[in-house]
Amino acid sequence: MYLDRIVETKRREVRLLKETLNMAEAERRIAAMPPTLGFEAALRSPKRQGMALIAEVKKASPSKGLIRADFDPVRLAQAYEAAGADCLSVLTDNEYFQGSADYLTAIRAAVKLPLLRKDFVIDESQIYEARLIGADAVLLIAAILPVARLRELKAAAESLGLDTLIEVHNADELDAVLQVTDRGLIGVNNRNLHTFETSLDVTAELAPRMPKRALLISESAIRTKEDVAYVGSGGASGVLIGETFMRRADVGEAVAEVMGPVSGAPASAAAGESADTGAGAADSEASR
Ligand SMILES: O=P(O)(O)OC[C@@H](O)[C@@H](O)c1c[nH]c2ccccc12
Repeated sequence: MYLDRIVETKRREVRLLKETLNMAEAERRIAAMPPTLGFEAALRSPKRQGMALIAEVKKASPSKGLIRADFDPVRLAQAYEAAGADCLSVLTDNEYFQGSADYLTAIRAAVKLPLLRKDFVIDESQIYEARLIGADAVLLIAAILPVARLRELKAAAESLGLDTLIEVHNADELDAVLQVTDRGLIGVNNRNLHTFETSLDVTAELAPRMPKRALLISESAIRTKEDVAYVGSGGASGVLIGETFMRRADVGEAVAEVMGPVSGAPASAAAGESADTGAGAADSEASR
């Protein structure tokens, strides 16, 4: 089972991390850092009316192998920002997704969007690390966390100013999450992390059980604007999309096609010309 293997790897990584990360010192360093950006707040007032976008920076995955060969994380993040993504998700797992904590840190310096650390979090130390590398939010996956652990890790994240995106794939996992919270960001993963099978119907199946105060983010296997409309009609307020954008040479163009124009902006601006102004803003940010 893929997920079990990944968790095994994470246990090993956490053991190493705990040898190098002094929690008291981490707390001091975090206290001196600028505050986090509101990840949930950005998704609650999205740039496109009715549908928020978390765009993912993802080089590879265990199910698809290498997704993007010419992978420049900072350039991709800047293109997403210019195309009007509300937030970014950055894979930091190295062994299975060819991601890196350094990618997240480099992106943090180059864009103004809130960032999600996308990894398999099983221990507080990874949450401290997420804050230190520049994340604004962490993913917590219900499939790998017993309720008590989920509650502790969520509290740890919040104590550091991090928002959480809690991911579920079925009704049992959602019921477990509802023992912890009935608000915040709940991600419905359309991909089963045990089998890698995907179905957008998972979003619509779980949406009726979603509490009113939670924001439903539909994750994975979203490819077209029809898919976005489908999960939206099924109850999603936001989407998390990686592979579809990563497979396109011009990710900004792909965002415009799948998400449509940013509300209030002329269609042409969202389709490509905005890439100039947006990238320019990102450049000056990066060169500070
Ligand atoms: O590339 P996709 O199919 O658009 O999916 C993005 C995201 O949902 C996926 O990367 C993901 C969802 N949950 C995860 C948990 C760990 C790693 C990765 C993921």
